Amino acid sequence: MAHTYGPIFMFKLGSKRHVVINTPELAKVVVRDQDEVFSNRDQHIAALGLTYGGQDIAFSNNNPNWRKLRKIFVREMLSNKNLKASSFFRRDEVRKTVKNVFNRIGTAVKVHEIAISTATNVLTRTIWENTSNKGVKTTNLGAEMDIVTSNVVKIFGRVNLADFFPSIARFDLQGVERDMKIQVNKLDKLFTTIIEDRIKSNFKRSQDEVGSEGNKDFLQMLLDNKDEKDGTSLSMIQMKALLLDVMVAGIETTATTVEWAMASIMYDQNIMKKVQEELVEVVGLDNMVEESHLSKLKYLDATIKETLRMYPVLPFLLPRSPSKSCIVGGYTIPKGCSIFLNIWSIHRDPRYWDNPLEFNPTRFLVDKWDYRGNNLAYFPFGSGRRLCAGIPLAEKMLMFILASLLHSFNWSLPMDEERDLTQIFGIALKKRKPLIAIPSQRLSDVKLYM
Ligand code: HEM
Repeated sequence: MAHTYGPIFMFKLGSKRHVVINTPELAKVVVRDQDEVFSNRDQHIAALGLTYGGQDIAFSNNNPNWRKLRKIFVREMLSNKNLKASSFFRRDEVRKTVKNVFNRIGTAVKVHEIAISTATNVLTRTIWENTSNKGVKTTNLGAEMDIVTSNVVKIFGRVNLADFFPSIARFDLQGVERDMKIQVNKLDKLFTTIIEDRIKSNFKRSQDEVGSEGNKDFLQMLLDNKDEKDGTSLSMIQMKALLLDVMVAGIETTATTVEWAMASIMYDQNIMKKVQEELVEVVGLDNMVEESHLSKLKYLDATIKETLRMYPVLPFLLPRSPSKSCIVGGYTIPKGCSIFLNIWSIHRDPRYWDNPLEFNPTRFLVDKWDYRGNNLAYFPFGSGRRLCAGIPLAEKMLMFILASLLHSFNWSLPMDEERDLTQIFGIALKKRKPLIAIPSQRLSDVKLYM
């Protein structure tokens, strides 16, 4: 479409206009030159249903509430100090995954499933580790969360005619609003129980005792902000909306990227060899991967960056909407329309990428690329005011999970399995055929897996 229709095109579905931006030059006009104007979200019905009417970070418009939540999340919850403090949960959960895969050696496993459960467990523990520590009933919480979040992502992917014909929205003909409500009610119940349990147990002990080694989990940080008297206090709804963002924005994105990376590496033995050689050099065959190794794994980092170039999990980012009419590329963009930044196409623009269809991690071995959207030929996490709020955690999870799977095991395809990199486009870019792979033991000391 980008080749046929040029750098920018508009189409109308029902009464709603949609604008697609296909070049780094025009993306710059949106996320740099006019970032403020374009920093509202296109709030479709499913998103509003999920986020208590847009009271979260991801689907809120640019308003004081959004700025407050984003600030708490980025500066406090994901501060370097807190990321360091929560490293134990990531280590523990990644180790459990390795043990689990070890028990399935020689059998076919679905890589996306392994990645989903690891990401879910890491995030749930980062959010409310201390709840489960103190004996509050959290049995099967991770599993329940897993089911609900995957249902939410499915509902998100459904085309809802009511988004294009607002006059029929109240009839909810396709049941999107109804189905989302069912999932949200389940999530709401889970979050309410967890928050109320924590409030009760906080009464019973002094604040010094909260958290392992004095560290606070996300929930405790939110509760501390809840009672601030300086205008930054949070309502119960805002807290739940933020916790929900972490789960919905963090799990599927991470798992899908792990699956694309594993497929790209497994399908090219040369790349697999380089990744594993680097792991031997940095980690050693008599060790398991630790987070302290990750910054030294330059080739793996380049491979993940190349994965996100070719298979950006949100190929159009999260759609934005201009707060007033404005001009982009000489065209008038009406207030309130839906803006899609087509990074799938930008990441394959031959003016910026040599052999853009070739999977080649070495192009990222030079330093000029990062995940913060500074170079608009590459911005898989977005750019500007609405840049992904979870980058530091996402980066750690991706590196840790992939390094551990590739260091601890050799991977092969089942006999009848063909290489398949076909993509399904939706709000998320999914692999058409789930990657199925057979792990075998790579480290000679079995004790390392226990
Ligand atoms: C591979 C992993 C991930 C990718 C590729 C990714 C990508 C993105 C993208 C493209 C956006 C929209 C940016 C824009 O509209 O300009 C976004 C938004 C967001 N992401 Fe991520 N994300 C990932 C993981 C995470 C994780 C782990 C978390 C939380 C722990 C997270 C939290 C968020 C939030 C809260 C937003 C909304 C930001 C806002 O609207 O202000 N993401 N992400």
